[in-house]
Amino acid sequence: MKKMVQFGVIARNFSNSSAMQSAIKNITVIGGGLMGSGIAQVSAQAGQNVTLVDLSPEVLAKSQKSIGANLGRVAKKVYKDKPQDGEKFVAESMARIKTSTDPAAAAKSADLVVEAIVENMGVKHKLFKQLDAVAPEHTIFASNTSSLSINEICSVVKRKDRFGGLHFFNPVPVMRLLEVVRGAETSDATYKTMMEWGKAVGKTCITCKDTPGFVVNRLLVPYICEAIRLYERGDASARDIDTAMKLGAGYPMGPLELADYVGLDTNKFILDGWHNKYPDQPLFKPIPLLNKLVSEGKLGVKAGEGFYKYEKK
Ligand SMILES: CCCCCCCCCCCCCC(=O)CC(=O)SCCNC(=O)CCNC(=O)[C@H](O)C(C)(C)COP(=O)(O)OP(=O)(O)OC[C@H]1O[C@@H](n2cnc3c(N)ncnc32)[C@H](O)[C@@H]1OP(=O)(O)O
Ligand SMILES: NC(=O)C1=CN([C@@H]2O[C@H](COP(=O)(O)OP(=O)(O)OC[C@H]3O[C@@H](n4cnc5c(N)ncnc54)[C@H](O)[C@@H]3O)[C@@H](O)[C@H]2O)C=CC1
Repeated sequence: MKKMVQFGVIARNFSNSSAMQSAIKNITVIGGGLMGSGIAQVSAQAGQNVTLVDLSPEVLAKSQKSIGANLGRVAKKVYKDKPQDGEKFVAESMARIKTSTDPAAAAKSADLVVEAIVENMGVKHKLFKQLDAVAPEHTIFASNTSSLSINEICSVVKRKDRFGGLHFFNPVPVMRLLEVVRGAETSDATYKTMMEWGKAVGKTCITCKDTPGFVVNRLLVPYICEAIRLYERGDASARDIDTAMKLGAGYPMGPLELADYVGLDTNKFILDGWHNKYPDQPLFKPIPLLNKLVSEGKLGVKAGEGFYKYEKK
């Protein structure tokens, strides 16, 4: 049953992508980590020309490898009875993805830039300021931020009407939702193009205001924080907390598994940012155990250890 549901999701995403059209043809994704590689993949499999940018050539090499493997998983399902078509689909999608270590150069040919770099306002400001000076007039900028304000991120650019949030979910090729965030100055035309592009890459889009955590993370962050505090107090084991939420509430992953999957460094960036902004909100108070794990380099699945241990990829 589970397999059938997953297959349905992937197949539906893919066929939607092929059927929909978008005004956006050339997309630059900045940040080649967990999210950027997924965004590059779904864009390429929907027929877009993608430039994937990261400061690190090693990250780009790793991303290309994982995109190839994940396209293979999609092809296996969509082209179950036509393996040769599946191979062609993988090869053609991969051929649409170029890589670069130069964000400014990559933005010059983009209709849409999606930023998926570290969750830090200063670093995002520096990047967008640089891109705003070189990108064509018509280029739309979007951030995949989990928790930062779109209005605050776009405060450094001139093109505030051509700026919005495109918030994907992890793993991008599997999760069907896209939160489309309208900033205070996002124009109707930009909003419409972002919605159409989201559909073209196979996602179901919802519209969000620029409020902390938009919809999903406003609900998810307190839930994960409370799970960590429960564990930190010794009220239940990590395994029992995760089992409880999977079997008792029907979640596909428990909260601590999910925190490891998202990355504990990303979790910490989010929590610290919200705590600084809302110091009186007890839900966002720092969690000593989270700080300890991050300081020890135990960042979750990507580091081989977080709340649990994982085989390193
Ligand atoms: C810790 C401190 C807390 C501080 C507070 C901060 C809290 C922060 C929370 C939010 C942080 C920011 C996150 C964010 O902004 C938004 C998010 O993304 S939230 C995360 C949303 N994602 C989920 O909730 C994931 C839930 N999990 C699942 O849906 C499943 O477990 C999952 C699909 C990941 C894996 O399924 P599973 O059955 O367990 O494993 P399989 O490996 O068998 O996969 C199933 C199926 O799917 C295919 N597949 C998996 N990954 C990919 C991929 N990348 N590409 C293509 N296909 C993929 C796989 O092949 C399987 O297919 P089969 O046909 O069934 O073999
Ligand atoms: N991890 C998750 O589950 C989700 C994360 N997000 C958001 O997506 C963004 C990225 O998160 P992840 O992919 O998890 O992070 P990640 O750490 O996996 O990847 C970030 C990448 O950005 C690169 N980078 C940093 N500064 C750069 C710059 N100036 N130019 C080019 N590349 C740069 C890094 O080398 C790294 O490879 C964050 O804003 C995060 O909040 C959104 C949804 C889910």
